[in-house]
Amino acid sequence: MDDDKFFAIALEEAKKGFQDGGVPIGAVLVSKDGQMLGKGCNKLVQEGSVTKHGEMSALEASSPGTGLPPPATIYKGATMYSTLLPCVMCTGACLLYGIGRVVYGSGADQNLKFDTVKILESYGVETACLSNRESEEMMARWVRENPERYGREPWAEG
Ligand SMILES: Nc1ccnc(=O)[nH]1
Repeated sequence: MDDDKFFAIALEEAKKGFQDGGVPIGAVLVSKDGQMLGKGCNKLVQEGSVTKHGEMSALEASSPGTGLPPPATIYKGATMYSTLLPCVMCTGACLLYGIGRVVYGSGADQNLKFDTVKILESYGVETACLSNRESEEMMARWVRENPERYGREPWAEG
């Protein structure tokens, strides 16, 4: 099924990020008719960024980068695949662009500050958790190995 195919690409992105010393979260944005609009990984460490989450990188990659942005219609009903449940910033971006579905590897059981599944669903966005062990373990390992860095993540509680 397409969900598995696109999630596998998000997982590859997460692995690339991990190899570069970054937060291992990858994402892929796919239009309603199955075209991949963009993919990317979390670049907070690599770019010293405070906004480049995996989902933002995938969304950013859908832009030609110069001149006019793509027509808003390409995003309508698109699916955002992410190895981790989107935070409230990326949830806001998904809502803003009219994304219709969010498929994520894990994270709904984590102690996140905002219940983004609830936010997404309250706006009619479908969500699906794939309960993917590999992305979950890679993230858990990164958190274990980078406690100080993780402690500065505003989306993680406590
Ligand atoms: N879902 C996510 C949470 C935190 N950072 C990310 O890049 N993605």
